[in-house]
Amino acid sequence: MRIALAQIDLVVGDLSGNARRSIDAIEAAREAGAAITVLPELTITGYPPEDLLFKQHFLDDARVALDDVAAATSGTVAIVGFPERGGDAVYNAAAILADGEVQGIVRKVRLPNYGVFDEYRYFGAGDHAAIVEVDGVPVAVTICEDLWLPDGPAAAAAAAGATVILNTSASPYHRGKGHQRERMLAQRARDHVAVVALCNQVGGQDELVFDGHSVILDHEGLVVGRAAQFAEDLLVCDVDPAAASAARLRDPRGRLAHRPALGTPVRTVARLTTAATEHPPTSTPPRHGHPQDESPHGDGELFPTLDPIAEVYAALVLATRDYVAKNGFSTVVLGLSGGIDSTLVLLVAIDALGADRVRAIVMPSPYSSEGTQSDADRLADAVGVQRMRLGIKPAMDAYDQILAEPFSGLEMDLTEENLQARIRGNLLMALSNKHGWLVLTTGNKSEMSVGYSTLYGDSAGGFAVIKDCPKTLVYDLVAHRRQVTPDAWGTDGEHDVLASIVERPPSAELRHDQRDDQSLPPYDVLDRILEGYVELDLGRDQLVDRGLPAADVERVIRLVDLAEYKRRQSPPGVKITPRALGRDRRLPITNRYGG
Ligand SMILES: Nc1ncnc2c1ncn2[C@@H]1O[C@H](COP(=O)(O)OP(=O)(O)OC[C@H]2O[C@@H]([n+]3cccc(C(=O)O)c3)[C@H](O)[C@@H]2O)[C@@H](O)[C@H]1O
Ligand SMILES: Nc1ncnc2c1ncn2[C@@H]1O[C@H](COP(=O)(O)OP(=O)(O)OP(=O)(O)O)[C@@H](O)[C@H]1O
Ligand SMILES: NC(=O)CC[C@H](N)C(=O)O
Repeated sequence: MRIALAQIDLVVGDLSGNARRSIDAIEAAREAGAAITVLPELTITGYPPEDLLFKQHFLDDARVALDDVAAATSGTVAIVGFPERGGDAVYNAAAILADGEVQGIVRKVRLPNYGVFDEYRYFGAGDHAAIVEVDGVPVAVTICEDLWLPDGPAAAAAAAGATVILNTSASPYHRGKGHQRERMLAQRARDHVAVVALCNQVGGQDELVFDGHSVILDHEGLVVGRAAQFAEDLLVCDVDPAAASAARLRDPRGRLAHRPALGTPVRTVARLTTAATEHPPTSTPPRHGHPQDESPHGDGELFPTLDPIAEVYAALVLATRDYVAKNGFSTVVLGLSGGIDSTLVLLVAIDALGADRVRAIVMPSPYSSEGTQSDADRLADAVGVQRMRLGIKPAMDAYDQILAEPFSGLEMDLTEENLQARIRGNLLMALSNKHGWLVLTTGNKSEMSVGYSTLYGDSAGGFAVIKDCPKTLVYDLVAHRRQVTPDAWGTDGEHDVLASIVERPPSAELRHDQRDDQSLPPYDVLDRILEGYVELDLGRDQLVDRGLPAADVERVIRLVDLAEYKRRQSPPGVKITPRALGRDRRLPITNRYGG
């Protein structure tokens, strides 16, 4: 049986566009001889459509778009996700399309309602597992979370005879998630003694980025096909359900142990034949990567997976490219300080958009050092972006003058420092207004966590590219990008601009000789405290038990708690850790519980 996984980049709310993308993918899969094509979860609306699901006309329009896709299916079967209106509820559903019509509908049974998922808010739960018979093979159709639980509908469908388990998915990325997902699927394939094929969405959607990385595994849990990470792809692969069937004769677990315990009823929702049997088997493409986990008998393309830091970098690039394009911008602008954070954001931006669609603004003040400003210039020149120098001293003087009376008799303090950041923020927003450039904000997760940024100053902007990257990871990402083009930064006795930026101690340069470590613990300590406090919800004592200095722990906890109001006002940015600072971590602003 030939299966195609159409890993496409959908746009939330673009119903007709998503229908067109689906039709193109199904047509390409049909031409490749696929009997069945799986598309990502909620294909028609994109994922997550959020409160669009409360609008009746949106649901009606989605159904019209689904019927357009159905009309374009002939000789093949396609699994296409859509929100199904059923009585007074909406279901996260997948339509079985064939011969120009909707042949059956499958409802998601297990709704995720944790982390970034809010599915109880929107959906009713399906009450049965679904099997579709395709060319005589019983195929289970499941929707994302349905397969993440060992006792979900896939288990029931497999116990009822399904030898192939398909999954239409919108599984957002965080560091290492692709490998975690593959391991989970391998376990399901082995436990259910079935071929497993998961088609994941790819692309950026506000704070989420979907990594693609769709996979097909044989009934022994070995990967037979793997699609690209962070790029659209059509994975076409021949699988062998008969081998699963034969293995079950020797492996009685599904029959004896599972079945009585599985409460989910199973229904066969369609019986279909395709024209795919007329196609010869695919020729074996070149194979590469990770032989220990991959099937020697498979014939699908096997993309090698990226290493952990390259993977995060690719996520930032795709998320930035999609946010910019899907929101109708062509060019972005950022303040380039000669520091590490704006350096990383610049590198991601040029890789996402091309240097000609990025503008770097260098905005020296009297506190800016010659080193940072010349590194900012050199860096912009090294990567070939247009740069502009806008000195902020005249604006600082103007503010001093305007505020002279209300501030008379008062010492200079943080107020004047923050004004510099606000002047820069204002200039970037003015350039944005005038030229239609989107402002990329440069704050990292460590700063965002402790509130080390100026409200309406350096935190102003449209998209916060590295908002979920701790400072220590920022260095790793720059090091990774450096070795992608090792000769681009000045070599052999020349000034190496990237080395110079990396080696300089971090400073906001808002007063003379300022350094971040005067206000914050060293970043390696800070990031360990933050990982424990922000991502794992550990308390003071647990952090101190991990060997972290008590005074630092107490101060950081206090700063994180106090800065909730700032984070609520920050631009959206890319989630790359298991617990990002956006909808993943919801704490009250008004809150007397410390720690
Ligand atoms: N609970 C609450 N709800 C709503 N608003 C609240 C609030 N608490 C304070 N505020 C408001 O927030 C104001 C304080 O916030 P804000 O004006 O931002 O000022 P603030 O947080 O006091 O100072 C900014 C900090 O960020 C550092 N910084 C700035 C710029 C760049 C960098 C860098 O290295 O990247 C670091 C700077 O050195 C300083 O430590 C208060 O004056 C008040 O108006
Ligand atoms: N002289 C400057 N010219 C242009 N932009 C600046 C300048 N100083 C600060 N910015 C902008 O404000 C952001 C906050 O910078 P700041 O130097 O205060 O701290 P940072 O968090 O260490 O960032 P970076 O590592 O990029 O310097 C910078 O990333 C940059 O976008
Ligand atoms: N859309 C979904 O159901 C996704 C849930 C799944 N557990 C994931 O994190 O990928």
